[in-house]
Amino acid sequence: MSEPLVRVRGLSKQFGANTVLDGIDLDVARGSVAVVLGPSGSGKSTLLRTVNHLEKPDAGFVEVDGEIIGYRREGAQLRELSDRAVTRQRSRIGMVFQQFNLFPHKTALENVLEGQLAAGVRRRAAETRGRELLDRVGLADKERSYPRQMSGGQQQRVAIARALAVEPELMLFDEPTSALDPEMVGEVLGVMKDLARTGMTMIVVTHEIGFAREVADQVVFLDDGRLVEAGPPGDVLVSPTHERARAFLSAVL
Ligand SMILES: Nc1ncnc2c1ncn2[C@@H]1O[C@H](COP(=O)(O)OP(=O)(O)OP(=O)(O)O)[C@@H](O)[C@H]1O
Repeated sequence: MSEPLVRVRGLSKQFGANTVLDGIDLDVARGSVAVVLGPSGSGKSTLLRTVNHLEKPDAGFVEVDGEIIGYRREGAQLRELSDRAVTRQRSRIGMVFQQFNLFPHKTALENVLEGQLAAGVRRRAAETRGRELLDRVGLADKERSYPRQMSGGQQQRVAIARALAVEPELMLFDEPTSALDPEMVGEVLGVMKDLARTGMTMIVVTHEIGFAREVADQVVFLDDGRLVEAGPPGDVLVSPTHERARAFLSAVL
């Protein structure tokens, strides 16, 4: 494997007495796609949210392109970064959620521009890039539409364009198709497949096993906060070794 873009080491997170992540180790190679599977409550969302420091780990760390997210090394110690420094780190990580979270009173194009304008990109340059991105997700004709005038699949594609606008080097997807009507799942997965083909590094939490089979370079399985299985889809999906992974996959395949 080439030098990983993402290195997760000993990552643990508790909510009260509930251990939600329990010593997760994971490498994601630059330009590769990791799909995270696991039963409800196994910690998949928390893992993604900890990767971009929306949740602070209780132990362990996440490193993206050599930088520890939320911390800097000081000798053997990790020291917390300022909010501003964390925001800067986060701008290199795009995230797409199950709920599209678009601003309802802004058009598709204005939604896509948001992050760029906040980052100080000039309006004209931001608009040019925003239009390119809407075109890339197949929505060039929707730039003036408001979220309520778009289908769920279209809104999610706007959300993907918005996440891409600040040129992230890593994209996180948290069940991006779970809130969609079935006929719209394909169009969103299509955009994600195209993105994977361009060499974007992606960590995707999804129940779409077909996507995992077709696009993932590695599939990891979480059970009760532990990473119990990791490998190429041809191994993990076909002959999982862990009992819970076997049961889960035989239920969904
Ligand atoms: N902010 C929080 N405060 C307290 N408990 C939380 C919080 N976020 C998540 N949890 C708990 O952590 C556990 C793991 O949740 P998480 O959402 O990461 O699982 P998941 O695998 O993504 O589940 P699902 O597939 O249902 O979305 C659950 O028991 C959940 O109730």
